Amino acid sequence: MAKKSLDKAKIKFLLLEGVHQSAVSLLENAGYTNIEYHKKALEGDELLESIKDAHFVGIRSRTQITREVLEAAPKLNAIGCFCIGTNQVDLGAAVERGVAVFNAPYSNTRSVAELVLAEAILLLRGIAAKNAAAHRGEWMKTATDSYEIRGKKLGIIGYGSIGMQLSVLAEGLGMEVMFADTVNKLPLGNATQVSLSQLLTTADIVSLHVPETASTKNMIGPKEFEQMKKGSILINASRGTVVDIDALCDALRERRLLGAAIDVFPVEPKSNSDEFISPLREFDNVFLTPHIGGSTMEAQENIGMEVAEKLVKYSDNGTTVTSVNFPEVALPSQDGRHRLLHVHKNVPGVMSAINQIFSENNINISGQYLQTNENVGYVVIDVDQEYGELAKSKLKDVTGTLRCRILF
Ligand SMILES: NC(=O)c1ccc[n+]([C@@H]2O[C@H](COP(=O)([O-])OP(=O)(O)OC[C@H]3O[C@@H](n4cnc5c(N)ncnc54)[C@H](O)[C@@H]3O)[C@@H](O)[C@H]2O)c1
Ligand SMILES: O=C(O)[C@H](O)COP(=O)(O)O
Repeated sequence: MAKKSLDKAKIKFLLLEGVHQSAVSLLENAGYTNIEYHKKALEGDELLESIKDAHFVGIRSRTQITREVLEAAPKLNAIGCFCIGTNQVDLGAAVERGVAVFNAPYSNTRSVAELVLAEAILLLRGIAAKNAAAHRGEWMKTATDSYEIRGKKLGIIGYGSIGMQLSVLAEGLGMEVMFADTVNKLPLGNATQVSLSQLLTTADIVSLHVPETASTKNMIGPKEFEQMKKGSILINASRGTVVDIDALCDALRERRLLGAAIDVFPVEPKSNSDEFISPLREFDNVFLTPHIGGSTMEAQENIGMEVAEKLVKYSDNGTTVTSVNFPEVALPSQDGRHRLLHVHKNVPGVMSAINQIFSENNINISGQYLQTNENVGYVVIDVDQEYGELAKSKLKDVTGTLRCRILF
């Protein structure tokens, strides 16, 4: 590997929210030893102070990387979300500043699907309520409103990685699976794609697996609860904004639902020492879990390695494969060469201006890798002689430049 323009020991990684130690080990083995590690999420001044000199930051779902936070982090090259969701990051503001964002799109999929299936089985048997009653000394031995999962209809809203995994596992237990998605999806097994209202009116269990977006905000509200079958179950392990909690409380009070399992909430405690406040606490027939759908030892260890590796690859050689906001470029290592990364607005004229600078200065380009998306162009240029001063003085001034960095 060529020597980096910035000594690895000077490259600061800020890791928050107790990301798994597998991430720390991977970074250290790759030579990155300047790691500031926090078990909790940071916010406000504490976050601004820690991120101001960070080159990379690793977070989970709690830390909010807003435009203001990005503005306070002039050295930041990339954000690693050690989870699936990236809604906690202002992706637009990140790309405008040339900050790449990575996540772990698959590593906790199975953990979420297993939890949902377990909850579905237990809710159909009324276990949440029976368990709560037993803890109070009550004995609820009855078969009333207790059902097998076999033959029940599962409605999955959002047939992505988790929805599909759940679909396969549920069919293995003899369930009939239907799903609703804004995109036409190839059904796995015997699952069928239906409209949202068809799903709500026919499913015994409705499980949500959509991302947090404007279109999913409160997508299950009073109207949708009205449509749901009497005696059905709602499970939400996606994002807290997707379900209107007051409407859910009404449906539970009116006994229209047999039960519910909620893992994510519109407002979640900032740390394990803060009280969990929710109107749902009054219902024995509701499983309330502290956003742990993806929190298994297996998932967290894999996520730690997966995201840390993506950050290392980006830092070591500029590779952006699987970035959620950047054009994807897969790059070979180039010993004996010098490499420059240029992120720019995807507007006409930028590439010709860059190439003109190299040609006017008689510098041979030995490799050039360009990818663009709708808004941004990312070009990696390998040359066989140093061009540090040139890059500093001229390339950064090319109109449309978002970020320009000499890698090695
Ligand atoms: N509880 C947890 O700990 C936990 C763990 C992992 C993921 N999650 C959440 O689960 C979400 C889903 O994860 P995934 O990996 O399956 O994501 P994914 O991107 O693979 O799938 C999401 C699916 O939802 C669909 N969708 C988007 N908007 C929709 C809408 N309005 N109506 C219907 N379908 C819509 C998409 O087309 C896609 O098929 C994540 O975004 C994350 O927020 C939570
Ligand atoms: O998006 C995700 O993967 C989940 O919400 C898990 O988030 P966490 O890492 O904060 O548990």
